[in-house]
Amino acid sequence: MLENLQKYRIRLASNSPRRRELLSGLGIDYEVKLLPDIDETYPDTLKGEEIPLFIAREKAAAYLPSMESDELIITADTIVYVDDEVLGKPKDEADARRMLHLLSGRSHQVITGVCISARHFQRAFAATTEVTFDTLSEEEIDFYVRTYRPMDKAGSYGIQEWIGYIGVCGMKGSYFNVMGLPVQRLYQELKKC
Ligand SMILES: Cc1cn([C@H]2C[C@H](O)[C@@H](COP(=O)(O)OP(=O)(O)OP(=O)(O)O)O2)c(=O)[nH]c1=O
Repeated sequence: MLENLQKYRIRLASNSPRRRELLSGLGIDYEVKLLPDIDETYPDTLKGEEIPLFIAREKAAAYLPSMESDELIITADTIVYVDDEVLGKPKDEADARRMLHLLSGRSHQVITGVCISARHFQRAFAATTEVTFDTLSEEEIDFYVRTYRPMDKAGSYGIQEWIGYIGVCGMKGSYFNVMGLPVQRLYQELKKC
């Protein structure tokens, strides 16, 4: 555990099992706080990394009023960005298929915004990974959506699932960032707190 963090009780405000797994991998002691339903809409003037940063701050805002002085809260948001279109979680299976067709045979960006909040400071940063998918057949997309039901995943895919194994042919940046938390960068930022 980082010495400078021992004065804080670290909280991960997230309902995502992937984020819990990733933060545990850092070897940091923390407690999970369930996130209330957050309105994930954002001003349409925002672009690229401004979007997940805005939403990660909104997630933190839900906790700020009740935060104790020794608490440090981590919140995050992941989006998939392709051709200036933001792909969040799909509305239904048809939407999931549409997104996967859009991502097939090309590169897109996965951006995670992270917000570290304490009573007297807030640090926010974003990390981007470029992911390239091989061409996905109709049959592969259909099998993945029916079997894995990626309704809780931005862009309708989990790189850690079957589709990541058979479909991802290139990547620039952090793999963990695609899964929902850029842990190496988070570690660096926590050291500065
Ligand atoms: C692109 C991609 C996303 N994801 C997941 C990470 C996030 O959990 C989810 C994006 O949705 P988010 O809204 O970022 O997070 P969440 O609602 O799951 O969790 P929280 O309670 O913290 O708001 O998609 C993967 O697991 N693998 C992937 O390859």
